[in-house]
Amino acid sequence: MGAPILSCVSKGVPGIFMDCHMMVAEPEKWVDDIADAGGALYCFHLEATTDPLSLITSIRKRSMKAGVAISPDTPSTAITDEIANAADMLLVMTVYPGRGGQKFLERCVPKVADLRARFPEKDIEVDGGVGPSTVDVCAHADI
Ligand SMILES: O=C(CO)[C@@H](O)[C@H](O)COP(=O)(O)O
Repeated sequence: MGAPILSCVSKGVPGIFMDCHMMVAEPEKWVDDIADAGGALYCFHLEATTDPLSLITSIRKRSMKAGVAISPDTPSTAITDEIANAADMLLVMTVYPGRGGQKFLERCVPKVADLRARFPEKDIEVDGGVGPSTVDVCAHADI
């Protein structure tokens, strides 16, 4: 959903925390729109930007928290210490970006464990294919 819908949600549910996972190219383009619409956290894909640190700074300037997502084929080591320490949240995709209803990719779970070991205090999310049969493996990876 885009900024116009977020704006309606924000007006209808005052104080709602809108965690916006932006599966978009050129995530730099949408920071202002999402902030104006009431976004509270702006999560972008590491693969979609050449300058994640500047993007995190732009997100923070608009008073949003910053999240960094990685797609299934991106190793957790692509999230450097500098990037992770600058971000508020790290997101490991457990399906390929594009659509809901895909099969959970268990091979992505070790990335969660690696990030948790490296960043014990950081918020970590997973996205994709999470349900009653897959939630336990996520929880045991220390989300
Ligand atoms: O859009 C995506 C993946 O492209 C995810 O953000 C979906 O939300 C995952 O949906 P489910 O796998 O839970 O149906």
